[in-house]
Amino acid sequence: MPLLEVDHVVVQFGGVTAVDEACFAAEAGRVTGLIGPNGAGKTTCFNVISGLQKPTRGAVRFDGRKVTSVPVHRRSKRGMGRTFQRLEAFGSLSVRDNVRVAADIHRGLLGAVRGLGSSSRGGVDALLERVGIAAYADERADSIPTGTARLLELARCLAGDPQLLLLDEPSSGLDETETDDFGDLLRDLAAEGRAILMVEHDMDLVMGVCDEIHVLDFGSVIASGTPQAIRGDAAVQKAYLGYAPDDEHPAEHPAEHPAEATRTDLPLLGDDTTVLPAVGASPLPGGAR
Ligand SMILES: Nc1ncnc2c1ncn2[C@@H]1O[C@H](COP(=O)(O)OP(=O)(O)OP(=O)(O)O)[C@@H](O)[C@H]1O
Repeated sequence: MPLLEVDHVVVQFGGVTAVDEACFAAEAGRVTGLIGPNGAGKTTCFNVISGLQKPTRGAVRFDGRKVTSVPVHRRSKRGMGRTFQRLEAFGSLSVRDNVRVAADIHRGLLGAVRGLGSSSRGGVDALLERVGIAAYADERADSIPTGTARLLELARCLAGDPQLLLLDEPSSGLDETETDDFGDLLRDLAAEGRAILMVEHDMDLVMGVCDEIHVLDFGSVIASGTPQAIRGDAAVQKAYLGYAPDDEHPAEHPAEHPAEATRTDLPLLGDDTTVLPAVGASPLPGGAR
């Protein structure tokens, strides 16, 4: 049984259907990618999973139990950890203290008073070391580079020792070497038995580390599979380009969805019509609409 199950979730904002009968899962011990063009509904799905957004319909199950109506903090207590696209750290605190506070919040006030848990300096420093930002331990969080701040977010999240890690664009701001190290870290975290669900626009990273990928388009899951399968999926290619590469006369096909008309300015990736790059090729652009 998957650790996380998203079951026919629908989210409507007025007349906008942001998530449309989405079904997907994330399993312990695996890195799962959630990708799709801008506005596809990825962040809304994360909000539903973590409890920030109540779905119009559908259910979220975590560790076999329905959590659709469970508040955010209780989901966190049960083992869900999340990082955000926007950075959440306390700017005036040091990097180390940010992680210490996150650990203390997770243990609860009583645990902190009794000195329970692992938010000792040694434990916090080990986390900083693990995510590769130990050199910044004494820096103020508002003075560190964006990529480092993303890793701080991850360290704060790991301070709660989550079973499920929800990572929203975790690699933005990281350089190539940092991204490679980050990919290795994700694999290690999954190997410990955690489930990782990641929204990410860097296709090299997604294709390189994910065991399984779910692709959202206009709120619906249009494909699920291994990186290999997703790379060759015609529906995925159409979602990103507006037409499938084997479509001989794309211009003759009117957009099936009004928003597709705005996708024609997507940059093509090289001279051929391969949409999803092979591992090692350039990152796929976010898929602007
Ligand atoms: N609070 C809201 N009120 C109204 N519409 C919203 C709200 N939040 C999201 N939407 C709309 O829902 C759709 C899905 O948005 P969402 O942010 O989930 O997509 P996304 O895939 O995360 O996009 P991106 O890659 O740009 O972050 C979009 O059309 C967006 O404009």
